[in-house]
Amino acid sequence: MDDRAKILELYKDLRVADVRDGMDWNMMHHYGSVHYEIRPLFRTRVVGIARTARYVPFEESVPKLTPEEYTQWAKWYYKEVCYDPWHKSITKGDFMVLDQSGVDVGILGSNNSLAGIRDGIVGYLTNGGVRDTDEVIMQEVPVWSKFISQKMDQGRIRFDALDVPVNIGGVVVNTGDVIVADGDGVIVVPRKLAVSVAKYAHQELNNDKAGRRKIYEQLGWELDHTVV
Ligand SMILES: O=C([O-])CC(=O)C(=O)O
Ligand SMILES: [Mg+2]
Repeated sequence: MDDRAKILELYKDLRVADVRDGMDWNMMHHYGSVHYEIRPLFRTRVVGIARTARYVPFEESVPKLTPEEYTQWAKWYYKEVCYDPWHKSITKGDFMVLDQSGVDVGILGSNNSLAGIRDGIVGYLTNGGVRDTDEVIMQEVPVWSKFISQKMDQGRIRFDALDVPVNIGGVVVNTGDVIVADGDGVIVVPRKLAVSVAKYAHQELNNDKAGRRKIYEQLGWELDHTVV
């Protein structure tokens, strides 16, 4: 198993809260928790390896065009200005991390997010917006975002750089970091600490399971996968 597969295996049962504890046990109290305003579109849990991309505001103005001309211009814009180059080099298990520099657009939609899932992406994290959210939820594409936005990219945002450090909710994320996301939000683990953080995260998860198992038994509840 390569390092990446080993790490994904190590983290597969860990909750965000366990990983937070594992970070604390490694004296990383100051780092890792993405700001709580970044929330899941629907509750699910995903573990992946970060792949980062940065987008910045479009500096120019949109030319005055007829609707027909705009159709052509929009195509050109998607191809040359706000393209998603990461689509061409996805590794299975990638957690796509998009810095959209505060621009109010839905950088993720029902189409581009599903194409990434088809090619091996396990989840998306953005400090910006997602749109077409009814279909994104229906298609069960895991997204953690700051907001929902109705707006298209054209004339508003452009691609800038791939695999650069990005600031997502106050945490610097680098390609290769471990990302765990669930209903509690998102946590980022620097790759070099991944094994040690997982060790103490498992310690805390096991403590949690043992404690709750005892209470389940006192309550006469049937045991479930969260306590065994
Ligand atoms: O076009 C985009 O970048 C976002 C979108 O609406 C989609 O993929 O459906
Ligand atoms: Mg769309």
